[in-house]
Amino acid sequence: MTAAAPDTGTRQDAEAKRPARPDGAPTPILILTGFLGSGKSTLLRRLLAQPEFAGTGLVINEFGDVAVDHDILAEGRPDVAVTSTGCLCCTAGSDIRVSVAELHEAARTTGRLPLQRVIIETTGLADPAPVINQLVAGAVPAFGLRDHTVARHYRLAGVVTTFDAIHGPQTLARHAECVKQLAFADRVLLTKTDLLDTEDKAQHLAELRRSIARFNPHAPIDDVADPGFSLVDAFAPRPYAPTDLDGDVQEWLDDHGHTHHAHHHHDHDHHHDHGEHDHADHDHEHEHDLNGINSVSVVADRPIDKTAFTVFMDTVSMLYGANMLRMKGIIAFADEPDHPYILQAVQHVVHPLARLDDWPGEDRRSRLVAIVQGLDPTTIEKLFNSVCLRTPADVMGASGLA
Ligand SMILES: Nc1nc2c(ncn2[C@@H]2O[C@H](COP(=O)(O)OP(=O)(O)OP(=O)(O)O)[C@@H](O)[C@H]2O)c(=O)[nH]1
Repeated sequence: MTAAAPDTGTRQDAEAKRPARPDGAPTPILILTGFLGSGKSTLLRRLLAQPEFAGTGLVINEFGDVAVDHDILAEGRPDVAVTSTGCLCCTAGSDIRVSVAELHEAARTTGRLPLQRVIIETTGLADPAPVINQLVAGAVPAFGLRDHTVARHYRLAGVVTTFDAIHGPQTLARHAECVKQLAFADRVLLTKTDLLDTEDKAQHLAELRRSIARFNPHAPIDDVADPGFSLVDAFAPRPYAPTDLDGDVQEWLDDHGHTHHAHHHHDHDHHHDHGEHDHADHDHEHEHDLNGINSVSVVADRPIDKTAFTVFMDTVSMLYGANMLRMKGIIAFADEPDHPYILQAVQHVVHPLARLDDWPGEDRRSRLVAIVQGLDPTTIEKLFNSVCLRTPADVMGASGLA
């Protein structure tokens, strides 16, 4: 990323050339990656609550058209944030510079430049290679003005990967993305160690560290539950050079460098339900093999009966737990519609619903996103519709009593 921006003499040009920080140093970008449900957003919330992280800009990747993460994260306070929606695995692979440039522009127009740091949270299924490629100097040439803005004002300063102590080992065995997320890390953070059985915890932790080291022998591994663990330290900007990393890392980067500007093909379905009777499917073609992974989004216009929702979740967990990579949502229950609940489930583990004091935004509809593997995603949608969205009149009608 060395070529100079064309000098058209516009204000935008001048802005692109203005140093982002008083000392002229580029703003550090840290990538936060880690498999689905491994605790990225939880860490971000914790981090943004600390005064040391004032002046942070956030790029959050979401998939599908139902913004759930954004609302769940709303308790945190980034100085400025952009949410880039895409599909499950793209992580705006071709567009991360666009997102960073948008963030820069949003920070500029609201008087928040210079940002102290930018954190990019990838989706849980992201291959980090294309994102990294666009942010390390010289890997992918800069073309437009936005590319030059990013190259001039920002530098990649670390890749932090969360690794789930409960699901991580199984995920490593099944998902290449998890391997790559570990391999590219220069810091690995072990999450959910508080959920490990206390009896053989020490042995389990030692095994976890050995599994991680097989794929990344260099990155320090921290336990986020350790009283001595410091987020400030984990997210401290440092030089990040993929050439320092072992194994296939360089090869993966080269692959993406070559294909970056090739036509991007998508070949999987996203199923979205915009309300009870309004179903819409969107097809994308995609070049990655997603191994039968698919997502479904469900939106309910009216509050849901709590018992019906419990039946729905019990059924999902019992029948489809093995297929359910991730589920999250914000739910309005009929008996207290002003206090939404946050739903979080990772594979078989359904976390206790968390009650919010208020709705994080204008949208007061229940929204739920599920990522499934080896299961027709409409199964979840149909189950939800039939268990949670049926009115007493529907039931009476179906039973012939109406
Ligand atoms: N007990 C415990 N729960 C955790 C920990 N980290 C995350 N969780 C829970 O795990 C669930 C998923 O956490 P998130 O932070 O949303 O995970 P994520 O990586 O952002 O998920 P995706 O964005 O879907 O990939 C939530 O219910 C969290 O409360 C941890 O260290 N301990």
